[in-house]
Amino acid sequence: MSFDDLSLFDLSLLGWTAARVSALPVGTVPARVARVDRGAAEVIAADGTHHVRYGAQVRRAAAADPVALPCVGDWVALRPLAEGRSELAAVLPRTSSFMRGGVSRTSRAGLSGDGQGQVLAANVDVVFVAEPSMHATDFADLGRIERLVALAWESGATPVVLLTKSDLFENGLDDLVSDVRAAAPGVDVHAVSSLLGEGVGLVGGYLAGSRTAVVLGPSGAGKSTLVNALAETAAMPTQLVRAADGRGRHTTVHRELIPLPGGGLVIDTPGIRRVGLYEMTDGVDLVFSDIDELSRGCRFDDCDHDAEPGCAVIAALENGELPERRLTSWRKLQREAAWMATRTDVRLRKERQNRWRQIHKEMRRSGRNRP
Ligand SMILES: Nc1nc2c(ncn2[C@@H]2O[C@H](COP(=O)(O)OP(=O)(O)OP(=O)(O)O)[C@@H](O)[C@H]2O)c(=O)[nH]1
Ligand SMILES: [Zn+2]
Repeated sequence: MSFDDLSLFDLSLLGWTAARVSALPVGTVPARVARVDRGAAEVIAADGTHHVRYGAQVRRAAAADPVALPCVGDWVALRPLAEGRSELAAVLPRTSSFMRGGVSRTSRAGLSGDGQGQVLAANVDVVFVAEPSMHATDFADLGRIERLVALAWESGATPVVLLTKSDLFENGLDDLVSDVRAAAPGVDVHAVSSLLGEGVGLVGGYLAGSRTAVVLGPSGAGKSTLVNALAETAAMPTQLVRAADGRGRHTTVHRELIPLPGGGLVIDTPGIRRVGLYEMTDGVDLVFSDIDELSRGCRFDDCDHDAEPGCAVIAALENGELPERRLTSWRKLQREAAWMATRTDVRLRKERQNRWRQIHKEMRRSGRNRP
């Protein structure tokens, strides 16, 4: 199924609810954002898809605060213009939002006003936290699960933890699941194997009633494989035809709001995939090894590469060796990392992980859980 098959479709299939009607300005119709470009968005309205520019009011609001920029998942108001065109006249109030760096609108204390408040996805109902039960030679990372679950709650959506690739974990899966349950109290935890199709139907059940989901998790967690498995649970003839001429895939690549044949939608964007995965400064340093390298030449060990004398990073910036964009993203990630680090009680997490490591050691010794 793709949006193109759904001309004149029921907006409730996209998650529209009567509760949103009152937010709609007079003379506008509702639409949902499937993708954003610079200053324009691809939206789906009851009469099909439109490529629409932002109206003056939206542009003004976004200039004052980037949070006001339309993003994937937003419900927006379309106002008809001349010649059958429309403009994106307003962004309707969001029921949940994912901010870059995981900082939500309400609690971005130290970060407000610095232009970092970009929203990556809106109106998400369910957040699947995908953590591989086995990742290379490592087991599930409880700390990462905790962090992403916290982020999900923060956004206003409901988290569900999925221990992916459960087929790689033959014995002791129940122990793992109960340990994860303990790390994420009040959150549903399921083992899933997209490869064998185990648990996939259960995951799809969370999307009943045309709910919208995102899948968070590290690279290789099996996010794409899971979304593909969900998309195949009830493959429609049209999709098979499309797949044959390659257009089915095309649609998925271009639209970041993906309707599933069994009902419900998944928002999948590169930004959303990376949300919350940079926590530790270690991670930031790894991604920015060039800046890390340069900073060894700074006069001060704790140089912020801001206005300090003898800063090698600023020097590299001035002689063109380091692109300004690099330093800007580094600053942003530093702030995100600092913010994230305050979120979790590090000591508590270490203790949990040590306990878990101990369990694994014993499992390995007794020869269990060899993938
Ligand atoms: N054994 C097993 N392998 C799986 C399963 N799901 C995914 N994989 C494999 O794991 C690898 C990574 O899967 P992806 O779906 O690309 O992972 P991803 O989370 O989308 O990764 P990124 O695109 O890097 O974010 C692929 O080689 C998949 O075939 C599973 O249920 N069992
Ligand atoms: Zn410096």
